[in-house]
This record gives sequence, C-alpha cells and structure tokens, in this order.
Amino acid sequence: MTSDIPDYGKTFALMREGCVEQWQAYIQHDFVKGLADGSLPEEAFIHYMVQDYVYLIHYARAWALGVVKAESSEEMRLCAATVDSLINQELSLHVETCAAQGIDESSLFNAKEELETIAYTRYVLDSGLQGDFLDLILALAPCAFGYGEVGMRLKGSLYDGHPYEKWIKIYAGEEFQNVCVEVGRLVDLAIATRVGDNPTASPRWNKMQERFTKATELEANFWTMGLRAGK
Ligand SMILES: Cc1ncc(CN)c(N)n1
Repeated sequence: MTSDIPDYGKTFALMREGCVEQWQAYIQHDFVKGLADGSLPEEAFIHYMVQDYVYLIHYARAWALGVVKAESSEEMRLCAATVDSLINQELSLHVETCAAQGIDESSLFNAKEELETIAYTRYVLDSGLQGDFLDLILALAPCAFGYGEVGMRLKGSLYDGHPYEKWIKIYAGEEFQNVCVEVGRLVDLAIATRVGDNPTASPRWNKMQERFTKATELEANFWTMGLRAGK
C-alpha cells in the first residue's frame, strides 16, 4: 500500500476512482464505523453474519459460475481457488461466530433471506448468466476489494477486548489480503485479454464501470440491512 488505498491492481484503482462517492458510502458506512469503534450492537452484527453466510453461499456459486464461463485454464484455476477459499476459510468465521450464539450451520444455510441479500446475490449471479466472464467478474470484485480495504483500515482501531477483533483480523489478515491481490490479478488479466491494455478507451468501459458501481451500491445496502436489527 503506497497510500491508504490498497494495491489490488490497475482495474481496482480505475474502477474505484470511477465511483468514488459510492465507494466511500460502502467503505465508510455507519456499520463499518460501528465495527471500528466496537459500538455496533451485537444483535445487528449477528443478524448481519447470518445474512452474510447466505450471501457467501450464493457468492461462492457465482464464483463457481466463473469456472464455467472462464476462457483460459488460468482463469478457471483462480476462480476455483476463490470458491475453495470462500467455502473452506471465510465461512468458518460465520459458522464459529454464530455457533457461539446457539445458531447451527443448518439454520444458517436455511436462514430466511432479507431483500438486500436477494438483490445483491441475484444481481451478481445474473451478471454471469446474462453476460460473459468479464461482466461476472466485475460484479464479483467489489466484495473482495471493499472488505480488503475495510480490513486494512480497521486493523488500526483494535484495542484490548475489542468485540469485533476476530472479524477485523480475518479481513486484515494475510490470507484474505492474498485473495484480494489474486482477484485483482484475475480482473486485470480478464480485461487485458478481452479489451486490451487501454481499457478506459474501450467502447465497453462505461458498461463495465456500471457493473462495478452497481455491486458497490449493493454492498452499502447490505450494511444498511445489517444495521436494521440493532435498532
Ligand atoms: C456482503 C459481503 N461482501 C463482501 C464480503 C467479503 N467476502 C462479505 N463477506 N460479505
């Protein structure tokens, strides 16, 4: 990181710059502020974690669709590795946190979806079903990059006995940061092979930015849904 913006590749820098207002609404949301200073009500956090489990299940399905839509073995490998990391690593945080509250994994898997969860996950899946690999990957990217950036920002807020220490350490941790770097590499590769080295000059650029921006807005909406339970 040269500034406080992490280096997740060229596309991340361009896309983030192309939707600064929506990006700030995402990474500086009140939910994130509550996570940072520990003031987020536990009820809101658990409500969010249950919905986020459901979100990650569909999100992993969308990455699996990436394996189907990939156009090279390298793209396939990177998508398959992300599915593995989501199902076998990130979800453990949700399973363990919710188990401590008496919520078992089958209850998580069968949890009733909030409208914001449906809107975001189905938007991402539809991007892949309706479009090509690039459409899919641009709808998937803000999820990784945003949590990576939030994790890096929040690690400086930790104090002894911080209630959300585990969550912050997962997203600031090396494993998750590596996922963000790999996703950044995948997005850069996907763009370079399909639209060339000067993507902003491509007639496709505006539509590509639109996908990234829409997913970013749906991320902010997802935090807002989380906050509802704490009110
Ligand atoms: C809604 C959402 N967006 C992103 C992440 C990080 N994978 C997440 N767990 N949940």
